[in-house]
Amino acid sequence: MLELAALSITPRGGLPLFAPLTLAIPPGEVCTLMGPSGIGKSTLLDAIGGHLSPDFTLTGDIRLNGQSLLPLPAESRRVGLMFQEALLFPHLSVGDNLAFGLDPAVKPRAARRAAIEAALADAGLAGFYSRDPATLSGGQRARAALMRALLAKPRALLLDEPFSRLDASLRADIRRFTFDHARAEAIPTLLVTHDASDAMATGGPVHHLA
Ligand SMILES: Nc1ncnc2c1ncn2[C@@H]1O[C@H](COP(=O)(O)OP(=O)(O)OP(=O)(O)O)[C@@H](O)[C@H]1O
Repeated sequence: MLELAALSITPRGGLPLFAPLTLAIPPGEVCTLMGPSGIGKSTLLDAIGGHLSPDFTLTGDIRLNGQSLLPLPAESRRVGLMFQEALLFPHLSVGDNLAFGLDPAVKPRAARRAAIEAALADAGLAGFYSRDPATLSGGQRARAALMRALLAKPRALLLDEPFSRLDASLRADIRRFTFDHARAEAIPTLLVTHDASDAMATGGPVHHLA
């Protein structure tokens, strides 16, 4: 369960970006966050992931499975991120990009390779291990980026407009793929989008920042 409790974010010397936000996302639910440009949606995701700029102060709490995330550095929070750009490291193969996400507890080389090959197959990318990410289509890149996030066994997933660069037909496919995985792996997921069809497709609640 990912919980935001009376969460408020204020830039230095300014006013709070939005009214205090309280919400709870149970395992496997995809909750949508909407709101006008500049209200602080991406900043809120930064705060949950542990990447909030020191230019902001935060009040309230962010809890994951009952534990406050606020004292934890980003790398200890185990929160997965997926952005609009579906960024893959350009100097690494597709497989090595996914390896970057893989839980370090999986140690033997063969086990690591097998986990990555299985994730690639799941994403319709069997045989792509050695490919240069620059040679992937937008949809293939989005699926690879999601798999990299999931291989890290995140305890929550934050999606910041991850479908907005995809054309309409691909968009529906990739978002079904993404939400199905969040549900199947029982990961509480927060989606930022401007697109009402994305929000509808989640089957979950919608919160409007104001
Ligand atoms: N370092 C900073 N110091 C103070 N204010 C900042 C800083 N960085 C960003 N802001 C402001 O914080 C606000 C929140 O920005 P944010 O990118 O989170 O909005 P958003 O809702 O994600 O917008 P969009 O929908 O356009 O992506 C904006 O008004 C922005 O101008």
